[in-house]
Amino acid sequence: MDKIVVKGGQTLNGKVRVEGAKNAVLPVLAAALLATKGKNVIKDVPTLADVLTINEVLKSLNTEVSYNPEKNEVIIDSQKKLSSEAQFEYVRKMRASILVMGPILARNGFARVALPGGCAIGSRPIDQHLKGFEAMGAVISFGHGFVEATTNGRLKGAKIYLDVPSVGATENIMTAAALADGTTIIENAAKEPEIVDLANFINEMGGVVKGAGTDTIRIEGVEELHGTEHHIIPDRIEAGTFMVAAAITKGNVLIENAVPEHMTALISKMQEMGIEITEEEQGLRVRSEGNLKSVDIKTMPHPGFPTDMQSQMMALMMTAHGTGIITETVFENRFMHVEEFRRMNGNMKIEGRSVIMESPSDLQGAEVAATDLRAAAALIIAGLVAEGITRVTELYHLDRGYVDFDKKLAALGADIERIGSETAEKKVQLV
Ligand SMILES: CC(=O)N[C@H]1[C@@H](OP(=O)(O)OP(=O)(O)OC[C@H]2O[C@@H](n3ccc(=O)[nH]c3=O)[C@H](O)[C@@H]2O)O[C@H](CO)[C@@H](O)[C@@H]1O
Ligand SMILES: C=C(OP(=O)(O)O)C(=O)O
Repeated sequence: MDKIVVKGGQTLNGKVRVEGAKNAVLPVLAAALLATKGKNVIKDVPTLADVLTINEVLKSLNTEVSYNPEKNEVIIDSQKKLSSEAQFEYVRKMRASILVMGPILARNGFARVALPGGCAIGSRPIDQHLKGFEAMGAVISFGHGFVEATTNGRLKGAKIYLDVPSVGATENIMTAAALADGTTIIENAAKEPEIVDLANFINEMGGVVKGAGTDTIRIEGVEELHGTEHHIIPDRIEAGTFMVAAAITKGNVLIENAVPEHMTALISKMQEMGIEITEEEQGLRVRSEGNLKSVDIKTMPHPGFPTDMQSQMMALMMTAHGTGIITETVFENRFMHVEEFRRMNGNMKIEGRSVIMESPSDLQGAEVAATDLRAAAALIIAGLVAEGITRVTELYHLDRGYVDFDKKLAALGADIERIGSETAEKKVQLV
């Protein structure tokens, strides 16, 4: 089992470049299935485990996928008849595999996808995805761990109000509606930048999507979509993670490629804590000096504070001064990292959907386990300032969403190393 070993106490300085966004590339690669003429060329694809997984899903559906990690490029040829079934082995590994359901249903009139079930951050139902397909004329059924959707002929455009502004449901409905007969209107749609990226991609393929980025999205169905070339937007969560890493070490780091408009809530919270954030031509500069102030944070759908930055901010808040409250409203159980922070002497308690923090904590290095992908990054970040050595395991979570996280931190000056199982114990003794 791989471990990341980090010794606290180094200040981060320099610059780091943000990759293409995981949460944009996954829906875009799934949506590439919609093209029946020509190939899709997707650029700025990050070399993540989740990208390998979605590529495997696409291949299993009878598409040709050629992946060039050196060029950060994936080429997809989905012109042959698609198969209709996404297997449990993929959906289990990565929940976003459910995003192939809309495209398959739109093209084949039938889709069968393994039920995703719960995961490390709580129960994640897909009722809003299915409600959308049903409104467009699909019949939904369940059996043997699968969900099936069937239509008689083309899906029909419909008006759909989402009970929650679900990112995945908005994406699945957008792709299904792209080839439907007539116009679909999604109300209370998710407004994340990744939704806008997906809408742009569908439009580049010849589709007609308007209003993405607002809470009403209008999709006029077309008969056919064609391959195109598309660049993935920068990863605002990776950018935010490095911003927090810079701030916690009292460093001075330029986050190249970060898009400030995608990160307003995070930037203003970090400024409220006393961190200096300035826009430069190449990205965002983060500088931190002196004592940080504790703040209150509540996660919300975009443009609110992102749940995917909650655990990293919790790490930062452990070094601030005063009482702070972090409230998670997006996922029902995204506090698994609290126990791990406590192993590092983090002073906090869970009360319902909130964590009350009395800071600063006297952070101490410890053996900790990543509980989800953002928690993995957050524990490493806490390790950057903890006294002594922190060892983080369960790194398969980290690899889902971060490219070379340890190497990028090391290049900024962190004392960090990733070691494989066979040499792990030996090397740890040397650190
Ligand atoms: C691959 C990807 O893009 N993942 C992101 C996406 O996940 P994902 O698309 O799964 O997240 P959703 O926006 O769908 O989920 C938000 C909330 O809505 C609930 N819900 C969702 C669908 C549904 O049919 N019914 C329902 O009740 C969920 O349980 C959750 O409480 O958005 C999340 C919220 O910003 C992020 O944390 C994830 O990183
Ligand atoms: C929760 C996340 O991703 P996913 O929806 O892919 O599990 C995340 O990126 O933090």
